[in-house]
Amino acid sequence: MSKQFLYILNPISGDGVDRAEVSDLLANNLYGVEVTVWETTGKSDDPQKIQQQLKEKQWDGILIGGGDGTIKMVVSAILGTGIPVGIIPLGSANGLATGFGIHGVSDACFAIQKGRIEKVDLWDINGELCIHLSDFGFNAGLVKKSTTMEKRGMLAYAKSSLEQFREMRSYSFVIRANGEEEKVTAKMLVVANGNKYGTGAVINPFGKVGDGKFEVVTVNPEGLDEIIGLSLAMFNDRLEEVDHVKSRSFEKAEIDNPDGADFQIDGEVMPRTDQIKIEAIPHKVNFYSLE
Ligand SMILES: Nc1ncnc2c1ncn2[C@@H]1O[C@H](COP(=O)(O)OP(=O)(O)OP(=O)(O)O)[C@@H](O)[C@H]1O
Repeated sequence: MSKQFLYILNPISGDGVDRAEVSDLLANNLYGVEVTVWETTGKSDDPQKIQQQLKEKQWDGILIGGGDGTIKMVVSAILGTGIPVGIIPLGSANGLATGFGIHGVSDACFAIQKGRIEKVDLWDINGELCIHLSDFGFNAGLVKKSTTMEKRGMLAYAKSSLEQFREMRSYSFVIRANGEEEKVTAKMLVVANGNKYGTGAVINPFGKVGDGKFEVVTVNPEGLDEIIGLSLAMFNDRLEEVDHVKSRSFEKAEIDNPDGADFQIDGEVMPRTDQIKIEAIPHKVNFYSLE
């Protein structure tokens, strides 16, 4: 008997990828799987409608066709079901998919056929769901710049990067965890469940997505040499060799951001945030992964 998969599809996300072609790819590459499509509407009751769909059948898997926004909306709706989730990357940046080693629809099909599942921790940051990476400072400023540019995508990201490098500055942070307080100065502070950004830059080399812990990584390069060295280390996965990078592992923490550094969660820019509280969400999600 075929496995029953619910395919939750955002019809408008990303840069115009042909949905019919994607459906053909899924049909040709997912053997023994019957796919039922349900399209998101973008309205606030999508999560409730998804929960209704979940009751319709005993689903063997859920496919999410969309970008990071769609993935987070669906994940929040299916919490606690334990149904395996396959990401079909149809967003503009697809940071979450990349984090699971999924760079295109073929990768997604391969991950599902292989059936390799990663149990992934979820984190609550001030009431927002964080699956992968959240950060203050340099990168969040970059995300903010690229999302306000008219044309999104990698080119917008590159242009914004240059501008952001010119404006790079340090911020003060206070990290409170395990009854201790640490004051740090950094260009960027990352709350990391995953290992790398959608660009492939590694920020959390030893972090594991399902170990019940997240890492707080601070990065503070001084001058052009250290900035270049840092970029090379991130793209060559040699971050542990860089002196101004420090990583700590926690199950729970609070972070103060008195200088009002920009802040983002999984690629979504947050309003000014002076303090965050990071707590575990008591459910893991089973993602098909190639990492
Ligand atoms: N049928 C629809 N019509 C209009 N908007 C929709 C519809 N379905 C979902 N949306 C909107 O799509 C947005 C989510 O898009 P998503 O983040 O998945 O893709 P993206 O922004 O293109 O990619 P990424 O997040 O990877 O940059 C939400 O704002 C949601 O309200």
